[in-house]
Amino acid sequence: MNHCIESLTWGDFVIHAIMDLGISSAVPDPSVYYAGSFGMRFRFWFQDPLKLCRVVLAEVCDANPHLIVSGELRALQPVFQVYGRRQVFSGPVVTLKVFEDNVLVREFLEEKGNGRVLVVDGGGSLRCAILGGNPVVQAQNNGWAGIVVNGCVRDVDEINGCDIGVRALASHPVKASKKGIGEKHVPVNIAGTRICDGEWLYADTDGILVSKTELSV
Ligand SMILES: O=C([O-])CC(=O)C(=O)O
Ligand SMILES: [Mg+2]
Repeated sequence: MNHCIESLTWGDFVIHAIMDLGISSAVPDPSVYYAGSFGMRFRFWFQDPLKLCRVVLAEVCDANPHLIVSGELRALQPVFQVYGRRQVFSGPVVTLKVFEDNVLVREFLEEKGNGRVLVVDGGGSLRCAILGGNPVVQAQNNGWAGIVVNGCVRDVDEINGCDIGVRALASHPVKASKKGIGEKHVPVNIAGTRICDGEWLYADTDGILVSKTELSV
């Protein structure tokens, strides 16, 4: 669990200070100007709000209309809420299909993330949360870049304290079942977009793009 101690502005920068109670691998997003630490447990970073607000995905779309026409680059329908401290994240996709069951979600996030993005198709269920605070803290500590959930999350305050990007349809207080049913690494259809294992996902404040291959952004 992370505890945010302070966020304050200094000139053009926003300074955040964090006390890490877990071992966190902080991979700075492009808005991070300088990051440092005192000992094992105290981290701080300066964020440039101009870069934070930079419209990266819009520029990608404008520069690659041919990829959009061919379907190599797809924009997810704007149905997601934004959670987690990283508003800008990207990485190779790992897919998972479940329905109101979160055992496999936790299993994935216990693995080393290596900058990957877990895309969970929860069938769009709004009846329970398939992602909670504990696995998100683990995902942060294991180096996942982000988690996109076609379903609900819970423990929103805890998730919003984590240095990771999370997108989900909504929050819900009820937990999911624990039968361990689901399919790993299968193509999923979420927010009007087919997404396959190994494709690349890019998220910023404008939305989410999926590309067949890594983009040079
Ligand atoms: O227990 C659950 O199913 C979900 C949850 O709140 C957590 O993992 O933190
Ligand atoms: Mg919980």
